[in-house]
Amino acid sequence: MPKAYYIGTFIHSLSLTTLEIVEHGIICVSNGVIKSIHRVGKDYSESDSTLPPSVLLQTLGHDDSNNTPPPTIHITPKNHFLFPGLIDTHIHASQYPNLGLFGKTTLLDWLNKYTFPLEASLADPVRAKRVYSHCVRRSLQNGTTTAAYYATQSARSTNILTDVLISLGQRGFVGRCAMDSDLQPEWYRDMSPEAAEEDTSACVAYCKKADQSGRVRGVVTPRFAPSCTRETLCRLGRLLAAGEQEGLLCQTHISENKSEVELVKELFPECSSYAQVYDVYNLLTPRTVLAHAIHLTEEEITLVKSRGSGISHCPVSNMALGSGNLWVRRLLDEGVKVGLGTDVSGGYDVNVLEAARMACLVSRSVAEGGVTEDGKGEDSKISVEEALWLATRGGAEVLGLEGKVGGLEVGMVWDAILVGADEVPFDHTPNGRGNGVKMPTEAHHEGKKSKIGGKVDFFGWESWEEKVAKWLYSGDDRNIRSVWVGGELVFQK
Ligand SMILES: Nc1nc2[nH]cnc2c(=O)[nH]1
Ligand SMILES: [Zn+2]
Repeated sequence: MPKAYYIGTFIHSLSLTTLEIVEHGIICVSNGVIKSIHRVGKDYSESDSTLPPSVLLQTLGHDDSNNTPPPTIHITPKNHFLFPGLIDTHIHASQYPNLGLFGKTTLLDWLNKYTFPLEASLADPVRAKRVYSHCVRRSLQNGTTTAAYYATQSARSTNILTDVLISLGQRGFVGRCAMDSDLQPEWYRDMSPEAAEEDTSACVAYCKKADQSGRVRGVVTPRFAPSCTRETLCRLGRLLAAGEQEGLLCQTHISENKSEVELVKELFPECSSYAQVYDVYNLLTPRTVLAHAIHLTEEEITLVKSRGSGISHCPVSNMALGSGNLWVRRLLDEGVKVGLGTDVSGGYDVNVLEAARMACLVSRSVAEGGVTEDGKGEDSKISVEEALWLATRGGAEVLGLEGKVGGLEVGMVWDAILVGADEVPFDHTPNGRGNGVKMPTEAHHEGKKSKIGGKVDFFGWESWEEKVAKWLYSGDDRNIRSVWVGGELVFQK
């Protein structure tokens, strides 16, 4: 891979509450890894796009005397910025065809009515390939560079998802759903704990063999406690421990819905809580991703924190299935790792940005507009900066990829997106916004074709902070212009 220089504006999270906005930057990427970052005073974007590369390279000190292949140079156009790729910590690729289909169901009847029949149908490999390819393409197109996927109970179908990820270039984790309890329909379950363990191992091994680069990895996936017998949970806990050295992850669901919590109490009366069920079977580890976690008690949060497990916050799904509102600030304050999940198709959108803005809105609902006795006050609100941190750095932490993806830093891989929006032609007044600002020009109203389209309109007076906020709240796949994973261009408009 030749060296690549990315020149223009880049933005990423420095901390939970701070975005770094570098208007004029140069990022050098070699073999898919960020080698250097220059924060320069000169604007190389747009108007300088004709700057001869040789001049630019001299400025950067690039040595082309020893026959190194010429680098590629990418100059971000006006109103565009580079951003770390989005990270989806929880998505069911197998449920993609059911996006938006949930009627008035809630979790337990939704699983039986909509989800299990669809997932079971993907035992047909032709169907599985079609569904997975479509889902992964859509995910990439929306700027997701890393995703933690659930496939189905079928090992064969799960391995097809692995193949699709490898061929489309997304970084990802692939989990076969282990589910052998007799609460599962007889036509969609593992036949025994032995089979559940064997098929899980086989899928993890398949990833290892098919992708030696480690970009696509298997993940131990007990669907959720009610789907699994004690014996299966025990076997999966052992498998997870055996994979500790190589960083094998575990993913599952927890405390999503109140009826589910009650069901777990009935099924595992010997355990003091839902979190304890996983803990007893050694499934609560620093490499465990717990989806939802809405109804965890204070004691459970303390347990999850002490085990170092991470939470995938899935606000779109939580709203759609009426599961409840996660009080995410409490988890952040307790120091629990938190990332975002689309939870397709409990969630109706494959776009992590939808999860990020919904995280903001749900947090405002939790805050209920003021300080309340239970402590869910103003401070519960999640800001734009925090939502974007959850969508990138937070997700990386949850998936054990911190230091590798989620930010734009020397040593991190180039998993990045180019975000852009059109500027509405505007008659500017000397003082910019407000007083005297005229409406968009006639030419614009007459349908002058926009380059990008989409719902994000920049009027030319916004600060970069405001542009980012507009993107968060109104952006969609139309604003994602390019997507790179490990330095490779995997999607471009
Ligand atoms: N949202 C969601 N929750 C679950 N709990 C067990 N399985 C599922 C699933 O497929 N989606
Ligand atoms: Zn889920």
